[in-house]
Amino acid sequence: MRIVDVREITQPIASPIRNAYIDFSRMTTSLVAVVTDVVRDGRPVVGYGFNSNGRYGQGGLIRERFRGRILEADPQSLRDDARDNIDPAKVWAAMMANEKPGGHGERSVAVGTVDMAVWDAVAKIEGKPLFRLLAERHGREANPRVFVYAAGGYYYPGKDNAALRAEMRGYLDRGYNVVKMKVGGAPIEEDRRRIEAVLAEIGAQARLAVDANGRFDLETAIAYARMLRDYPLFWYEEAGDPLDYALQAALSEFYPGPMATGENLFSHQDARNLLRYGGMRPDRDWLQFDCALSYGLVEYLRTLEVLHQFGWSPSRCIPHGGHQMSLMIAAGLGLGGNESYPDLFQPYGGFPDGVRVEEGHVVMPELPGIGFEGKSDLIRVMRELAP
Ligand SMILES: O=C([O-])CC(=O)C(=O)O
Ligand SMILES: [Mg+2]
Repeated sequence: MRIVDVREITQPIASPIRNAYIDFSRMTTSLVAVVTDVVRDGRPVVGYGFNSNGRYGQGGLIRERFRGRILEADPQSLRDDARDNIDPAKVWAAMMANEKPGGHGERSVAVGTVDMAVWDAVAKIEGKPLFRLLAERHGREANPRVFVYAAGGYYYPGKDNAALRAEMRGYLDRGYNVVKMKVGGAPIEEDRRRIEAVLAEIGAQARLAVDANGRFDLETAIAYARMLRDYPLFWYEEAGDPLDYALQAALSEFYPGPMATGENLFSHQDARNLLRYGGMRPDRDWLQFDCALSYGLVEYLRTLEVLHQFGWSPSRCIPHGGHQMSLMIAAGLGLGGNESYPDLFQPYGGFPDGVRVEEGHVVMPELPGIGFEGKSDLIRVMRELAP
């Protein structure tokens, strides 16, 4: 049993949207296939992965460093002998050979993307959904019903508050009961009007979260906190720079409501610093670490261990990224839910065909692996890379 190839192709996921920091006009993702020599149902098992939006495709790093380290490793050294499978932690260690600590940068995206494909293959080799495999290995009860919220509310040319309201109405019509919009990309009074427009639209049917994408300095973050606390928001996300833990800590004095951050932290060490120094409150705040950007599930398990040490429940995690991998982790390991982008980043984001959002939840079907085979537009592009 061995990994015989690791393939990567960088694909566009461009759209005309903009948050407070970047536009997505040239956004890309790396699509990866990990090809094994294991045969199931008459065909070789192939695991697939991709990185989530916000960071660009990582073809250079994957091809120059990580692919070769996996393919050159002694296949025996990557095996999970106890289970007659591939061991994701050993593949991870092979990828990270000769990598110094720190400087996580985009290396964590490259490794996270390959790691997703490895877990997909491992669960397919066991012939079960990844969420069931994870629950079994961690002695937990799986819960395939997962909370999801609709992320959108971007800025884009010509978008007025009527269009913003219509967008949010569309999410409610599709079964969501928490929606998210961007702030910080317009003057504060204009953002206030945008928020009031959305709150008027959603009424008591849903809650609203807002996301500043790390745009604010301390003064602006506080000014927004004072404005936002007039409203019963679901959360105030990523006010300041992701590594500015002192800003995050100071903000809790000005914002008693829930806050969320972590999508731009890429390792368990960064996550630990956030919990040590960021003043995050385990009774109300949310952690958004996204395994596809942060060294994958092998590393995310270390991050969950850090949470445990600091007295945080995994149910305070609602990862960034809107991909099925985090849905699997949520269903298998008891996270609080997952992000979803109903209208963006297709075909990568979203759910298997036929999965409907009801009262803000989806139920994951019993598909082997991560379940990409259940999403016809996605598996089509995946099979073009490796059938
Ligand atoms: O706009 C982005 O970069 C995505 C983002 O922050 C989110 O989904 O929370
Ligand atoms: Mg965000």
